[in-house]
Formats: sequence, C-alpha cells, structure tokens
Amino acid sequence: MTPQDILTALRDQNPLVHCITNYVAMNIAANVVLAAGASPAMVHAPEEIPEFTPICGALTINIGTLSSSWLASMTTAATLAGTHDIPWVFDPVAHFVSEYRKRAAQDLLALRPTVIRGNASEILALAGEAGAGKGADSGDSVDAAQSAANALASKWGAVVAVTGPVDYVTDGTRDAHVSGGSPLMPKITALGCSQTALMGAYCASGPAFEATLAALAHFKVAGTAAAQQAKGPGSFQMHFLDALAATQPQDLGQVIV
Ligand SMILES: Nc1ncnc2c1ncn2[C@@H]1O[C@H](COP(=O)(O)OP(=O)(O)O)[C@@H](O)[C@H]1O
Ligand SMILES: Cc1ncsc1CCOP(=O)(O)O
Ligand SMILES: [Mg+2]
Repeated sequence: MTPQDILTALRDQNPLVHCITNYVAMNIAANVVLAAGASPAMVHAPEEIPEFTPICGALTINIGTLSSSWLASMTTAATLAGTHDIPWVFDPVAHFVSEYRKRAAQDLLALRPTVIRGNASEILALAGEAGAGKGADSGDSVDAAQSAANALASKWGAVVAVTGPVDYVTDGTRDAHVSGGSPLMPKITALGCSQTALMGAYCASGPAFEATLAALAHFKVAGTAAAQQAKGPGSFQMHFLDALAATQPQDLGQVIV
C-alpha cells in the first residue's frame, strides 16, 4: 500500500484510535485525528483498559504528563496491543527530564512499539546519546538524531520517526525524509503529540512504515497550507485543522523525498 492508499483507507474505515496521551494534548490531538478522518478516544483509567484496547484499530501512548496510575494503564494497554496484534505508537515526551520518566520510557520500549515518534532530542536520549533537549522542546537537529533512529529501529524492530523542519523515518532497512510544513508548527503546544495520535490512525489503516510516512506527509502538507492563511500561532491552529480535513491522498507524494 502506498501512503496515498492508506489515507484513502483511513477515510473509508474511520478507525477507532485509543489514545493515552497527556493533559496538554488531549483536545488538540483528538481534533487532529477527527479532522484527518479517524475516530479518537482518550481512555486512561486502569479499570477500562482491558475492555477498550482490544476493540481499537490502534493504540498510542504518550508520557507527557506521566503519573503512576497512568503508567500502569500504559503498560497494560501496550501488553494487550502486543497480544492482540494491534499496532501501537510510542511518544517518549521529555523522557530525559527525570529518572522516573527515563525508566518508564525504557520499560515501555521493551513492550515493542510498532512506531516510535519523537523530536530529535527525545530520539537521541532514547538511544542513550547526549542531547540538548529542553523539556518537551528539541534542542538538536534531525540530522544529528538519524543514527540514533537507525540504532533504535534495529534494536527494537520498530519504525522510528524523528520530526522537525525535515522529518526522518526508518525501519532499520528503508528510510525517507518528509519536507514542508511551517516554523509555526513547533510554536503550537502538543502538535508533536497530535502527530503521534494521527500515526496511530494511519497504522490502523496500513503497514507501519508507509503509514508513518503518510502521517508525516499529511502534517507537512497541511502545515504548508495553513501557514499561507495564518497570522500567527493562534490562527495557524485553526487553519491547520481545516487543512488536515482538506488534504487529499494525491497531495501526500509531493513532500516525501
Ligand atoms: N521548523 C519546522 N518547520 C516545519 N515543520 C516543523 C518544524 N518543526 C516541527 N515541524 C513539524 O511539526 C510537527 C511536530 O514536530 P516536533 O515539533 O518535532 O515535535 P514535538 O512537538 O514532539 O517536539 C511535525 O509534524 C514536524 O514535521
Ligand atoms: C508542554 C507539555 N508539557 C508536558 S506534555 C507537553 C506537551 C508537549 O507536546 P509536544 O511534544 O507535542 O510539543
Ligand atoms: Mg513531543
């Protein structure tokens, strides 16, 4: 399946995407997934996970506002995704800021995510390399994180996506870059988290490497279009949702290099 085919399938199937994400991201991530054409559900109570994860097309886990009961839910959900063959996407937000978060990220990695998505500083740190991340914001270039992404992909058998001005994606064998978007994108909080949620929707609709590429391309195409209308970060967010909904499958190929 091509990235274009996967967007068509996503809109035909409207997959249910289980998102365990952070308090900052919940609203915008749900709006992004809806605008693109899928169906998000933010469910994190430990009591609900055993019934809910198995009926979803994909799971996404984001540790942006981690606490112990959420970590228990994430662990159960990722384990269930593994046993039910449900693709899952891991977003290790700012995992280098504390020993607690670092340990949690490594434990979740051991549950074998289908896709790992982070900014350059998060991907460098996940591979054990030094970076210049500042909380949730990246301080490193995507190029600097490319070999860390390759190493993570080979070690964990995952697709790894590093986002930034030009995104990089690899499954350890193949790789690609995705260009476009706008410098306004990192000025909107939780847009990276929303990208992760959208990757879940794409992974529910097609094979992981192509699905990840498609999700990245969808953001770049919509980001470029939104920037043409926006006066700043506030209006960018509104135009971005409109542009996600307006993006057509044939638009995606233009930004994949
Ligand atoms: N300078 C930039 N120019 C164009 N697109 C960007 C830029 N920085 C980030 N993006 C895009 O913004 C989205 C969020 O990426 P990023 O800011 O790296 O994630 P995070 O929010 O996790 O730090 C991605 O789709 C990425 O391609
Ligand atoms: C600001 C902030 N603080 C904890 S989670 C979060 C959102 C981070 O979102 P993103 O990684 O997409 O920038
Ligand atoms: Mg992030």
